[in-house]
Amino acid sequence: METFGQFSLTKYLDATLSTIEQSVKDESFCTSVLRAAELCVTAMRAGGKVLLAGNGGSAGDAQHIAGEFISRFLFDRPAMPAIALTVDTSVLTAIGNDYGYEHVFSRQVQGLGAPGDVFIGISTSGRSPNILRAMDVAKEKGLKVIAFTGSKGAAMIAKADAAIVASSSETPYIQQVHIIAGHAICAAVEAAIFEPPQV
Ligand SMILES: O=C(CO)[C@@H](O)[C@H](O)[C@H](O)[C@H](O)COP(=O)(O)O
Ligand SMILES: [Zn+2]
Repeated sequence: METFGQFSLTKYLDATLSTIEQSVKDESFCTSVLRAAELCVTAMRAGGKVLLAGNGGSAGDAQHIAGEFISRFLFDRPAMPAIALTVDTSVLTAIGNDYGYEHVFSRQVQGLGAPGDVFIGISTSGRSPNILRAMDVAKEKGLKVIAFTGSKGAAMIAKADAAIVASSSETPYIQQVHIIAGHAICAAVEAAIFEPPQV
């Protein structure tokens, strides 16, 4: 057993692998990943864009996925339109200071979102008020809404057109499943919109 003091790497990796396995073997996981990809493709083909938001590590995930769309994923091709709503500190601090932290994403969705766009909200607890509020505003404005959450994310799932649900209630394990799903969505969208190179 690989240990470091009280920490067992073996147990940690076992928990990681079993969360991934449990999540992906649920048929609705794969259906939701492909449905999410389809929503992004439909939006982009119609000239729309993808907005993403999350807190903490999930802010990093939002930026990571936006980066894959704008730059490249598995092959070179033109940029695909995606914006992480977590990166402009002037906007975030102005909204947070003037209206409250629960408005930091919804206010940006109100200003930047257009009917036919997609909003991806990422919350491992499924309870972050700024994500729930942003999903509501996105729906009101005619955006499609994708939720990335965990096993306690019922409130988010109820608001979503597609919900990626990791089979865990623990944030780090949920995040590890989220990035697998995020990458799969990027791969599917890229391959649908552009001709993948023949190898
Ligand atoms: O990355 C981690 C833990 O792995 C943390 O930064 C974590 O994202 C933060 O505690 C977030 O505030 C959690 O928010 P949420 O996922 O419940 O919406
Ligand atoms: Zn983390």
